Amino acid sequence: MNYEKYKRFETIKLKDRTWPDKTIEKAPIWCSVDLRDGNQALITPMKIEEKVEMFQLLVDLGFKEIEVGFPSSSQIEYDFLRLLIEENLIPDDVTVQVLTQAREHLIRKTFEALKGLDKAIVHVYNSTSILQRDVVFNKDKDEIKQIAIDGVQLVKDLSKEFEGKVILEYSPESFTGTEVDYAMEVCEAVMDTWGASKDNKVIINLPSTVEMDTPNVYADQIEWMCRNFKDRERVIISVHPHNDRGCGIASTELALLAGADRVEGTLFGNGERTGNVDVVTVALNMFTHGVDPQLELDNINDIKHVYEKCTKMEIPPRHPYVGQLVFTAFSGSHQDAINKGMHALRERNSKMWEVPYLPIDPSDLGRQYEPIVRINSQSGKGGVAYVMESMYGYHLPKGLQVNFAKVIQDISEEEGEVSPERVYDTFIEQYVDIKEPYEFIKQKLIDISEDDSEFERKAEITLKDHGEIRTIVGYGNGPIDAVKDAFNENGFVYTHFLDYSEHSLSSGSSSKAAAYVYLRVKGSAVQEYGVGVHPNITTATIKAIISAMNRIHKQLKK
Ligand SMILES: CC(=O)SCCNC(=O)CCNC(=O)[C@H](O)C(C)(C)COP(=O)(O)OP(=O)(O)OC[C@H]1O[C@@H](n2cnc3c(N)ncnc32)[C@H](O)[C@@H]1OP(=O)(O)O
Ligand SMILES: CC(C)C(=O)C(=O)O
Repeated sequence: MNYEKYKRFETIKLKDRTWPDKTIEKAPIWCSVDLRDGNQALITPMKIEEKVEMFQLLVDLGFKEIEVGFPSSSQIEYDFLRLLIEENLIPDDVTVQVLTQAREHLIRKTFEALKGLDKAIVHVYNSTSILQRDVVFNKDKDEIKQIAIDGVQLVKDLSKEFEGKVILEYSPESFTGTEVDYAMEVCEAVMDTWGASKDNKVIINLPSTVEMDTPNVYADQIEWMCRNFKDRERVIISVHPHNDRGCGIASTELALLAGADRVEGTLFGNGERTGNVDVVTVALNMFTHGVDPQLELDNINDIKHVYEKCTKMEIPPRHPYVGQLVFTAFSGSHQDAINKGMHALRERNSKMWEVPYLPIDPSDLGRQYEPIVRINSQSGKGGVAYVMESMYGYHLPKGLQVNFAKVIQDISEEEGEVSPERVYDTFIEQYVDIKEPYEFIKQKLIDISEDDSEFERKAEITLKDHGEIRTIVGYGNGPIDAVKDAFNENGFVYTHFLDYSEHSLSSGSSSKAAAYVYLRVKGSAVQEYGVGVHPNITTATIKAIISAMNRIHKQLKK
């Protein structure tokens, strides 16, 4: 690849930069440009009804500044703004923003479209970069500055006739390719022309129209600008990052550290080429650091739905926070750690969210815990245990988790992802109440202790043994002992208990018990788990023993 055809970007010399030591402490002023930059980049731009739906979504999410389009560019853009005004769809606490090039006929048309509004942000831009000055405009620095001054002067003149309040926003478009001192010269000229002051601030938007370098370089440019305005009080510094190098979010965050007050971006990063900055991710990154993002993002699936419907774009499955797979762990060690983290959270009753591999609680976004763990051939015991416990209420003992995970892994190696239903069905089929060649029919436990000091039980178990019904009897100093004795003393293969546990499966009077036994054949390495489920715990245990015996029988036949 001929890398020599590209040249290094010229960085600015800012030796005493302060942004690396800062942290983001509060949300910026958000401005959505979904209906302008986002819309202008769509294969099929939004129709009026889609624009209205998107506008309403943005209002519901809490955006107080919304760029609604470029009304002088086309009839649909114009009509949409008129509809918002005439149908009274703009809430009092929301300011709409309109974009225009610094050209007389476009500015005049923009003001026509604004009629009837009590306030608006008029956003004027012209390109200032070295490259665009040369190849697009073929003008020198003074001539380019003059385009900005003339445009702003006209906005000022028309504002005087306008019945509402106009807030000026100016963008030296292609700022990242502009020398900072020249960008400053143009911005200062704009503000002087406007008569900017502390009480009449101008929004100076410093776009990364094309992302040209690493985010630290953009941060340096923003810090340089913040420091060098003649009067920082008369300016609101806005950033408008794009994502050409895939660093739009990082650039925005560093620009905020560098002193920006305001961020223009779109939901999920729609926009020209690789998109604008994704404001949802920037906001949720703040949220996960305990900073109020000042946007209502607690129903992210609904936001995704409206976004996809209006833009006809699809959000990829790995997109931060909203992607279909981002609260899903396939690999065993992740599943195990999530499982343990969720347990610890519940047990400790902690208010602080701390779960390995999950930087945010999915329920804060209206998403769910259930799909966190999905099972494929990379999954281990943790994931299988999580599915069985969280979805079906079975607390598998550790050894059984290992044993069962192997069964599931064999299936997933053949078939790919294994659904929770398939995990459950396999568990029942492999371990629970296995009926061949022994099938439980009924049981009676009799207390045969002669006085208080002795505790003896007699177990009578009726079962089908290779199709024949028989009743076996055993004795012990507890129910499980007596049951075990009945099997060991009546010609069945002789076993020892390696493990036993039980728990109730659901609360309330109709609850069932699950019993887990782990038996080892005397004098042999054969050992098997069995599980029994029944409202009566003793019956559940007997069924578990019979399941294990059946599994042992199968092993010994091999
Ligand atoms: C980075 C961004 O996203 S900026 C926003 C971009 N969005 C859009 O452009 C979408 C909507 N735009 C449009 O539909 C059209 O561009 C219109 C209707 C606004 C204008 O259409 P046209 O005048 O036919 O074309 P165009 O925008 O290419 O303008 C070209 C002329 O305007 C000049 N021009 C371009 N931008 C600006 C500007 N911001 N300020 C002043 N002059 C400008 C060009 O130098 C060129 O001049 P020339 O004809 O003397 O060479
Ligand atoms: C008009 C400006 C702000 C713009 O869209 C850009 O530079 O990307």
